[in-house]
Amino acid sequence: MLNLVEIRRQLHQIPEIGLQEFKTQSFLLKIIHEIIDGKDYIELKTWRTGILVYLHGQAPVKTIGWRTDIDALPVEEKTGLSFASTNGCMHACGHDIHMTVALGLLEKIALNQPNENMLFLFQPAEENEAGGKLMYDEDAFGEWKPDEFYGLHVRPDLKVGDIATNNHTLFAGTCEIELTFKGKSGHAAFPHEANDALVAAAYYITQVQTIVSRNTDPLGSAVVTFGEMHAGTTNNIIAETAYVHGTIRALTLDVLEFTKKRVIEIAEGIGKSFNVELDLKIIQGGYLPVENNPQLADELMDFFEKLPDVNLINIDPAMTGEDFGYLLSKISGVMFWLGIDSPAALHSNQMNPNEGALKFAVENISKFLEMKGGTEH
Ligand SMILES: CC(=O)N[C@@H](CCC[C@H](N)C(=O)O)C(=O)O
Repeated sequence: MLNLVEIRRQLHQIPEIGLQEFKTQSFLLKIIHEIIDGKDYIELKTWRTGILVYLHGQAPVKTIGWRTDIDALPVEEKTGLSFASTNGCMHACGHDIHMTVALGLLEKIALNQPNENMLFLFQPAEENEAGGKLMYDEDAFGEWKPDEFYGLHVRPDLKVGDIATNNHTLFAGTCEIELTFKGKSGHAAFPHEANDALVAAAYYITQVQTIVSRNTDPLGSAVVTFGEMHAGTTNNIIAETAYVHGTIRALTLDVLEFTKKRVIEIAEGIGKSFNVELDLKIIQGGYLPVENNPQLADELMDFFEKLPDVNLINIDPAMTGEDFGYLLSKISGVMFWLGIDSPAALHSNQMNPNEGALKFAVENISKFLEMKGGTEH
């Protein structure tokens, strides 16, 4: 039996940014080979840093998919744990837990040949390059494309034992914004001879706050957040350029499009009023709203409701994004939250899951996958 805690800690120490998950891929492949060794009904292939493991069913009518993401974030870890990462990246979004759960599920499911075909996807680049969309669009699945797709995301404010989802929208759709204002540099003492890009950016950041408060329907749910800003070099030089980097989110594509339009219009307005040039990029990527399939979600929720160890929660949508939304726009399926009881939030440098979630998840989710794949025994 896999030592889940040990595996999670080892993965935690080799966090890598999307599409650069080379060490992670080798580590996963080693364990996967051990699991599937001698089982002729299981095949494996890789796609860039991703891995696909396919179990041929005995009498398949469909293919059931389980997806985990494998990439990390550019976060300097500050947990103080003995197994903390030291390479400037961190599994601050819990993908080390996701991967370990997927390995634990694969180990259990692979013990007996299922009736249905089953696919385990270890997907790169959830955080940055929408690896799910890249894989789908490049036909990485080929003949192994699932008919139903399932996956989870850890959630710090829920307890170990909690599984939370709904039968509609679970996560928002998101877009990334990169905007550079270009003015004219000069001496701090002669502002009239320069054109200050930093001041233009400051007005922009303030004005975009009015999109959610004044433009979008209050019942429509949108977020505009700029998390990064760089401008200037020192106190007495007027900044020639100012760079801002943000994300916009909404629960429907209509609201997302409207929010995007206002982000662009306000940038153009600032450009005119401050006479600065703009270099504006909006990257939609593939972070569509995560829409659970209503029938499959009802089935999954009914199943977990009946398991004595699971506290099933019917939960409202959250404004987090996920490229699983793209895969679910092509293939019916369900995503759900898994409680990990961490005092620190997702993306925090102190995110610290309760590892008890690993055993709980593998024991209970494997029952669901056994039911779906027809390996109940
Ligand atoms: C669950 C989670 O935290 N997901 C990320 C996904 C990133 C999407 C993309 N890079 C963006 O910022 O729009 C999130 O930030 O919600």
